[in-house]
Amino acid sequence: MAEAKRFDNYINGEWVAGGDYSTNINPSELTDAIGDYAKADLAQVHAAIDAARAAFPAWSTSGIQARHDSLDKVGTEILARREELGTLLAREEGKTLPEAIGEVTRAGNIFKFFAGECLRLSGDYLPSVRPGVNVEVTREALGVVGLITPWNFPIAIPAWKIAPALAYGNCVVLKPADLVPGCAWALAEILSRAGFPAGVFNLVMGSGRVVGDALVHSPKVDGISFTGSVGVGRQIAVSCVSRQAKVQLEMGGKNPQIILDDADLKQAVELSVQSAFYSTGQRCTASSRFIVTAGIHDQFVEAMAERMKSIKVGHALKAGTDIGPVVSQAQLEQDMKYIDIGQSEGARLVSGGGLVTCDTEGYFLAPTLFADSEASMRISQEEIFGPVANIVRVADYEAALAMANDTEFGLSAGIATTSLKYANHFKRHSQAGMVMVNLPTAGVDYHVPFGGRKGSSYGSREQGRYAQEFYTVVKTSYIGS
Ligand SMILES: NC(=O)C1=CN([C@@H]2O[C@H](COP(=O)(O)OP(=O)(O)OC[C@H]3O[C@@H](n4cnc5c(N)ncnc54)[C@H](OP(=O)(O)O)[C@@H]3O)[C@@H](O)[C@H]2O)C=CC1
Ligand SMILES: O=C(O)CCC(=O)C(=O)O
Repeated sequence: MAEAKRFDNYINGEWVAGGDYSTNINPSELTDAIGDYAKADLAQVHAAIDAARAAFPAWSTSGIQARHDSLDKVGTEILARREELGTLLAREEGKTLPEAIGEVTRAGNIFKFFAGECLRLSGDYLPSVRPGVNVEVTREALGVVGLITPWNFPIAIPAWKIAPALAYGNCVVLKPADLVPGCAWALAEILSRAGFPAGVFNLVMGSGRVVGDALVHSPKVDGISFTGSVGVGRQIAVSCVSRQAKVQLEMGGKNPQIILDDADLKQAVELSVQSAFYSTGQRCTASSRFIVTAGIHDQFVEAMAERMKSIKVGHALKAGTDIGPVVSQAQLEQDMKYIDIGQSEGARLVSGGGLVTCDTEGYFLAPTLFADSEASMRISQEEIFGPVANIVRVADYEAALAMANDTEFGLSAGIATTSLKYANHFKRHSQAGMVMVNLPTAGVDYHVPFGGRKGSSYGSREQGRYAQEFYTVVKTSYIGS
């Protein structure tokens, strides 16, 4: 393996070497080392937090034109470099090049959107119940925010936390997932040249247990925005609440996709393949359980089996690949474990179930579909986070709705139907935060709220204007004459 290039942390406007580095490996090609990325120690994390604290008074009261211009510049550069950054993303995370370019485009658009938000800040000016008094309700920046991000969206998730944080006047310490530091570093490098004062944005790469934990427990960090697993998210919530820090969590899903008898079969199959298998099923919004009514069930199973024959698994950068590799050995083992569980629970394997051999050594797994599953099976209840899905047969819409809601999660939920009556009823009665009618459960817009209910999310929504709930605090001022 050739010696890899080193990438450092960004603290207080300087690039700072790590005591230790970890190698970022391409999951499509295990001999391809993308680079060595610094691992911050505790002293570096605290230096980043202190730099953010020191920068906060000036940044939180800075002019909105300057904030707009810097965020807009970041968005412009990301969009101009979408092919190059998309290639890096596909190389480090394993989603296909078109998907990766799409994600980079989303990140660029997010910076542009929040640049615009700087110019649309508003408040309320109200009469008081007392004569001669007026009331103002304004929003101020929360403070120093720690942003902890997962591996499955290496640039879009950092973007949708960093951009609103900076737009509303906060200072940021970003801790990206250890598996995919490359896009976060590239984003930090762009931010470092966009005109933000030293300390406003800081990057500390390294392990969750060291860097993430230090951010969560620091009394100098006013809020934590986290996306990742349920277990880690719940620990973070407990720590933050106990020290009265603000916390926002986006975690798992077990998203249902209902197919009703009256659905357009071809459309239902396409959107189901998208929901379950694209991006290698590694989306918290992916669907891994299809709930199908009796009249269309057998045709749907057959059509899915047929459609899955043409899905091409392969190197993320190779033209024609539909599904890239699983992100890591650990995630591959988790997916294989659930394939074994499905078989031992008695579900019928319709397609996939094993590894795929490609020209390069990587974590290639065939998209896997079970049928004849029961709602009580572990494969129907637990988040797998890979290209593994199952089909459960139900009698009618009412049974489908009940089963869709019978989960500890509530992120996204889909229905395929030509009936306006059922579509409207589902929109109202689904217990998910995001409902999709005749669309995949995954793949969302960047300018509207994102988030779930029940065990999937905690705190206020991310994205769009709703992001201000987390990144600002409200002040009520009374003005007498
Ligand atoms: N909802 C979603 O979007 C996602 C859900 N997941 C789910 O989580 C599972 C495991 O994925 P994984 O990446 O390990 O998820 P984690 O929850 O472990 O990681 C998410 C982020 O939290 C950090 N972290 C880990 N431990 C701590 C801690 N104690 N304190 C603070 N931060 C911490 C991680 O750092 P580090 O990378 O160094 O571990 C990473 O940056 C997946 O199989 C999937 O089920 C995963 C990714 C996204
Ligand atoms: O479905 C999407 O577009 C976003 C999914 C997501 O945010 C996630 O998987 O973490």
